[in-house]
Parts: sequence; structure tokens; C-alpha cells
Amino acid sequence: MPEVLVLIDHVDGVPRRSSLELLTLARSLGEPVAVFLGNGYSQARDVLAEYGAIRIYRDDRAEYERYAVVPKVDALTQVAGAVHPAAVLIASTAEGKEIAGRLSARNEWGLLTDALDVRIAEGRVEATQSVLAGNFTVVSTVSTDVSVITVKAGAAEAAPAPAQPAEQEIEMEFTPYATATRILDRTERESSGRPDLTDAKIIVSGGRGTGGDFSPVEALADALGAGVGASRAAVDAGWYPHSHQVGQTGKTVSPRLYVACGISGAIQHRAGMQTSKTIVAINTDKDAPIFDLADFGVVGDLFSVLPGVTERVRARRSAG
Ligand SMILES: Cc1cc2nc3c(=O)[nH]c(=O)nc-3n(C[C@H](O)[C@H](O)[C@H](O)COP(=O)(O)OP(=O)(O)OC[C@H]3O[C@@H](n4cnc5c(N)ncnc54)[C@H](O)[C@@H]3O)c2cc1C
Repeated sequence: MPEVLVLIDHVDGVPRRSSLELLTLARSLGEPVAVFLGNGYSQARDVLAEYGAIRIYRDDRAEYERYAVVPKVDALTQVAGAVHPAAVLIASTAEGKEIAGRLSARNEWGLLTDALDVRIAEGRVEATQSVLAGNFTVVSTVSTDVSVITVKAGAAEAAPAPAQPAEQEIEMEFTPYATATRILDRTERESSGRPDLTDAKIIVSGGRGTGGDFSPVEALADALGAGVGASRAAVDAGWYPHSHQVGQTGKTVSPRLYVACGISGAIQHRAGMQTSKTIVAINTDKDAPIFDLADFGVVGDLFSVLPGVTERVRARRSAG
């Protein structure tokens, strides 16, 4: 069985759900080998074992926190040199894609980004991607021995498969480039208590149709345990932070359920959400393009529709 490297994306040792999805996907390709860089390994170890890592390479040197991206590329290059993996799987975040691009360029390995699915076919690793603003779905493979693949959150359902991983320290010298870009400051984002968009299984998003009042959107999100997204129109108006923007110039998401409230469905918004498994749209305009995409649609005012839906969800939840 080929080995498959998974770079673990974590916050102080708590692996993000996307990393557990990657470990699950890696098990379908071969033997998952986790690479854990930075602080908090003692918290992460049991979770990585629970999700099937057969081996964990780790390194807690301060460079991973102090310098941007390149130390992680150095570490992955070193581990891949020892393991000869069939693929390196990395979460499709802004940082993940930069690491993947550099790893691919440095080692001359083929790169596939924003994969919706990854599988082995005829001995090669294949990825499904949604391309050209989501208008086409393609299956791609690389012509090099190692594939570097960034995978969108939600591509697989994270499923435990307990293993007893061997643990190994990464021993290497950083390249001179590792310390080229120093991180001078970090500002912690205020937590809303809601799941991050890239981790959320359900997202409720609001657009210009909210008129700036996101309270019904947030109420439904809280009833569903969902994350809150926003269209660019809502973000540009200063109604919601850019970190919540979904679309071509925001985040690409693939949750199980995406609820678009007062969003017209412009192509740039669709590019970030149309691979969601189920899409529900609420819009006063029956001809809004979002309805072409939606699995379920409600033609109506979000301020009348959402409170009723939220009540029903709460009632169903409290009834168990
Ligand atoms: C280069 C570029 C990049 C872009 N990147 C992004 C991106 O990343 N993400 C993104 O979202 N956009 C992006 N855009 C902008 C995009 O083209 C649209 O302008 C934007 O998505 C529109 O946002 P919206 O749907 O909220 O607003 P609108 O298009 O104005 O739609 C508002 C909708 O709300 C409905 N509505 C109004 N009142 C109510 C109500 N009370 N109840 C229910 N429905 C109501 C209306 O019928 C309408 O359909 C980008 C544009 C460009 C040029």
C-alpha cells in the first residue's frame, strides 16, 4: 500500500476537522502518515491515532509559528524524501495552497488544487475538481510520481479508524529561505462560538437582501449549529467581516447544507459554494439565478421565512 502524507492543520494542537477528513481520504488511497508541525502535539496525538494515522512525523520548533510557510515546506520535503509517498494531501486554505504550490515547485511534483474528491484509479491518484467558476467538473491526475493535492473541506466525512501510530521526530536543518518572512504580530479573531466556515458542515449565508440585519441568519445558524457566510455585497457594505465571505474572492466551501438568504446567486458567489451537497435558497425574486442552483427554494422575504424555520429547527432539536 502506498503511503500518503497528510499535513495536519491545527490550532494549538487541536486538529481542524478538515485534517481528520484528509486522514479519512488518505486511508482510501493507502496508508496515512500525519505530519504535525508546531505546538500542541500532546493534544493532537490521540486524535490522529483515532483517525487512522499509522505514523506521525512531528516537529515543535518555533520556526513554524515565527516564519511564514517555508519552514513547513522544508519539513514536508524532508518527510516526503524519507517516505516516498504517492500523494501529499493538504487542506485547501490560503496557507495550505501556498505550501502546496511551493512544495510542488521545489520538488517538481504535480499539483492539483481544490479537489472535491481523491481516489486511486489504475494505480494513479486522481482528483475531482470544479473549474472555470464551477462551470465544469474535471477529473485530473499528475504525470509525476508524487501528487500534491489540496482538498476542499467537506470532501469526505471524517470517520475514525483507530490505529497505533509510530511517532518520529523530524530531523533536518531549515533552508536559508525558511526565515525570510517573519511573522511580526498576530491578532486573534474574536470567536463567535460558531464553527469556522472551512470546518462547518452547515452554512447559513446572508446577502444584500438582509439589508445589513444578519440576526435572522445568525439565529438559524445557531439553531442548526452552523457557520455564517456572507456575499461580497454584504461584506463590502461592512455588514459582515471579510473572513466570512463566500465566493471567488472569499472562501470556497462544500458543506453538507448551504442556505443562501437574500443572495442573488452571481457567478462569483456560486464559484465558492456550488459544490455544497444540498443548497437551499430564500429570495423574494422568483427569477433570482440562485434558484437555478438550489435543491430547495423558498420565494419569500427572509425576515418572515427564517424565524419560522428557526423555531421549527429548535422545536425538532429539543424534542430530540
Ligand atoms: C472580480 C469579482 C469578484 C467577486 N467575488 C465575489 C465573492 O467572492 N463573493 C460574492 O458573493 N460576490 C463576489 N462578487 C460580487 C458578485 O458579482 C455580486 O455582486 C454579489 O455576489 C452580489 O451579492 P448579493 O447576492 O448579496 O447581492 P444582490 O446581487 O444585490 O442580491 C440580493 C438578493 O437579495 C434578494 N432580496 C432582497 N431583499 C430580500 C428579502 N427581504 N428576503 C429575501 N431576499 C431578498 C434580491 O431579490 C436579490 O436577489 C465578485 C465580483 C467581481 C467582479
